[in-house]
Amino acid sequence: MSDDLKKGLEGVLVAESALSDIDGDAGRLIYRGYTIEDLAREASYEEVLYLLWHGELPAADDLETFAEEMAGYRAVDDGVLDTVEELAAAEENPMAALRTATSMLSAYDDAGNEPGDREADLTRGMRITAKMPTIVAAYKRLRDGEAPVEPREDLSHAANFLYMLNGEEPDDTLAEVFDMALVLHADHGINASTFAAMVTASTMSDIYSSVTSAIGTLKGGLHGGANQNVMRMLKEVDDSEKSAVEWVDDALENGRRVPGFGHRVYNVKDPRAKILGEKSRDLGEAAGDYKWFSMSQAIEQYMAENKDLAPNVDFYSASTYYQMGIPIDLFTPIFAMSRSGGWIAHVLEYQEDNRLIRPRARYTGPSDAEFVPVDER
Ligand SMILES: CC(=O)SCCNC(=O)CCNC(=O)[C@H](O)C(C)(C)COP(=O)(O)OP(=O)(O)OC[C@H]1O[C@@H](n2cnc3c(N)ncnc32)[C@H](O)[C@@H]1OP(=O)(O)O
Ligand SMILES: O=C([O-])CC(=O)C(=O)O
Repeated sequence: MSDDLKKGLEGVLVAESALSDIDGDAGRLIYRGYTIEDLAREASYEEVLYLLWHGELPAADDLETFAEEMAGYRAVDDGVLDTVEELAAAEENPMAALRTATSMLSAYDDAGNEPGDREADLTRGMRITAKMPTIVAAYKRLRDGEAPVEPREDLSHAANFLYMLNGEEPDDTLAEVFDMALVLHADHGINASTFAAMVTASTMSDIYSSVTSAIGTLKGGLHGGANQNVMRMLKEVDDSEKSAVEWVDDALENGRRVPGFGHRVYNVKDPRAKILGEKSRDLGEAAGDYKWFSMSQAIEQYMAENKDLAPNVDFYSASTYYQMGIPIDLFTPIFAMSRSGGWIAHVLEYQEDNRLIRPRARYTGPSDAEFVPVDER
């Protein structure tokens, strides 16, 4: 492979960005200069959205106005809910259902869908981010044979999602853990799904198309889909006769990858995995059952000692969400609900100085094939 071919675009700079930065050797992540630890501890998801979209932390009254406006956009039109019902009845994969329903939202947006107007795109972005949780919760309830729960405007973004999912208000601890998980997943440089959103936007397509591209990209097991795979692995270990270490050892022997480990940018433990690991432990402690946390810790230690690989964000979010009673196949839609903030921020930022994204491949096919008409082949 020649030096100019960057398989997987590793290390390639494609844009300037003031949104988030990762120091992969130090295990440090910042959003607009603020450390992820400070934001996880101090800021709500709504505050982080404001920070990403408007460039600074909001003053208290700006935050109130912003959160109120977003809460007002939570309801989803019946036409979209009818489709969600059909998708749930067909047992469509929830990420695919979210992709389809989010795409459909554009038909009902009275801000239209014309690209190139930053203010209109911000409104559309708020609407998309406000409505995605309503779609995910409605899908889950319809799949379970229950009626969707209408969103409430008096609850935070995080608490309202858990309320719509379960039909009852979450306690403060669960709402706080979920809000923190949304903060942790909101942005992460030019990851694959964000890049997909930017590629779509760079053609001067619309923001709904960008977010739809991104949802489809986040779905894969090498990216956001890993959080579901982590929990399926933990359950498989639990159902087996083997210890976690034996199970992982066998998996590696068979050439399998261990979900939730490794990262294109981090060479050390992902700072978000540290925070989520503590939450997973706390939830285990509250339930008087450390099973999932202990199993995860054993795998982490084994992977560090034998593969020199550390957990990424998906590793401990899995047992955190599971212990909150969230169905496994909703883990990735929840990631999408949060990352929509980053996708929209990057699209808006890139379009300030847009250039079509169009890389090239080194051609390896024949160059002088002689065409033979079909009836002579
Ligand atoms: C939100 C997110 O998207 S975070 C990532 C979520 N994805 C996962 O957790 C899936 C598991 N992880 C992986 O597949 C990878 O680590 C990725 C896709 C995240 C990063 O991949 P890349 O940067 O392309 O690294 P690459 O695939 O070249 O791996 C480097 C080496 O580490 C190994 N490796 C990387 N991750 C793992 C893993 N999870 N389990 C076992 N081995 C691994 C590879 O086999 C490779 O070894 P080799 O050089 O001997 O062939
Ligand atoms: O940055 C990446 O490559 C993957 C990602 O989205 C994340 O870790 O949050």
